[in-house]
Amino acid sequence: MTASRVLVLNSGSSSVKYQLLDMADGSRLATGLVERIGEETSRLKHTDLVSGATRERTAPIADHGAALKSVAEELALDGRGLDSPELAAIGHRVVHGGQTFTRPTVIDDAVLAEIERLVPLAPLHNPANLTGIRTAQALRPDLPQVAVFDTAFHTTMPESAARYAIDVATADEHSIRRYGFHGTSHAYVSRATAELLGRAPEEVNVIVLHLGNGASASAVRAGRCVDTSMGLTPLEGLVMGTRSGDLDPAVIFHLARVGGMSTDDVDTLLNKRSGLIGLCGDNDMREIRRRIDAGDGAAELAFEIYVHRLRKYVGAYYAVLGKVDAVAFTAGVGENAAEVRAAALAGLEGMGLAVDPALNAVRGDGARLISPAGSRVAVAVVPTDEELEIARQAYALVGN
Ligand SMILES: Nc1ncnc2c1ncn2[C@@H]1O[C@H](COP(=O)(O)OP(=O)(O)O)[C@@H](O)[C@H]1O
Ligand SMILES: CC(=O)OP(=O)(O)O
Ligand SMILES: [Mg+2]
Repeated sequence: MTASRVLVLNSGSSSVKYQLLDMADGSRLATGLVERIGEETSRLKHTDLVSGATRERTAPIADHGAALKSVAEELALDGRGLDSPELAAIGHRVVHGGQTFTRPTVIDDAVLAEIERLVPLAPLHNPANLTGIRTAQALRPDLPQVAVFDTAFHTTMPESAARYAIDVATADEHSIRRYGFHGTSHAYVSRATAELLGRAPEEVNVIVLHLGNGASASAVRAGRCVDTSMGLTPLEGLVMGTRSGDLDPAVIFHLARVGGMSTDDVDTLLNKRSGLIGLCGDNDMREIRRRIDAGDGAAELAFEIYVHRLRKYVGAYYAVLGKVDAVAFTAGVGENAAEVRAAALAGLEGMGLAVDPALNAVRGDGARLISPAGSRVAVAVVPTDEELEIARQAYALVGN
């Protein structure tokens, strides 16, 4: 029997999303989510995609190691446990790969040590990734584990985009530069957009707008990233569900000196109590739209601030690229919130950008154009698939 299955683990700071895929035919066998890890009310939702059966359990899950053990139990209940000889690899999303990792990498002790060294640059994400990897290694020591880095796609950015304008020696001493994140998604979506246009990735320039709970924009020229909105950490750039995105760094000094806040207080404020939730108390775009429809002014202002920032990045990346073939919307908000897509590009006909209201209103699963026929720049909704991309990259590296 040839081993052709890949288990993909996408570990967030307090959650793990996972999928089991068979790369022989690209089919998905199982998918699931563990949420609220480290809390009393952790929840695991598992779906066997072959039988369609779904199971849920709510019980404390202490850390990402315990989470992976629970996932292994669920897979075993379907008869597809981690001991299966059909498993070829486990693919891990690793958020911060620094300047070291520019491509998917088979994990050994040296790779683990480097991911560990990068923890200060991603304190919420890399420790969770490490725990997931170590647990997976303990469960299947013989199996190749592959790390796929969020930062990898962005390592092609020129120094003019990657460097902050601060003292060079200080920046270099502390590895301070713009790394960018969601790279697996930006890579997948920019390629899928070229495919939708019937062109090769090398022939097109694309602005990708990844709008999930975390959100980032990227400028992709001929298949290579030339700028992206997240920086040293996933805090810079767009307005997000709970993160502020861009602000004057002096806000931080002011909160410390005048507001008496500690570094950790400010960190929590900007990462967890800002963005949409800080502006109006909700971070889910569905709820914000519902409140706007009910005449809620705070929700409307939050929406306007979110969209204003997005427009600024579209304009900036248009200028960075010079010639733009497509703007692609992706992730939870980008794929579902037609109002965000319409508002972000409204009034930009002079730049060749327009959204057709009828096409924009169509709900669908696949990649689709929403610009009027004959538009100079294509506007598209392109569903992202980080798990498939991670599985492909892992399998390409270790599959037979
Ligand atoms: N039908 C929808 N309409 C509008 N927004 C949606 C819809 N479904 C999901 N979203 C938005 O997508 C977000 C989640 O996006 P997702 O890409 O899954 O995020 P993450 O991977 O960061 O958890 C939700 O917080 C919500 O704001
Ligand atoms: C890096 C990052 O922001 O990831 P997420 O959107 O999953 O929080
Ligand atoms: Mg995401």
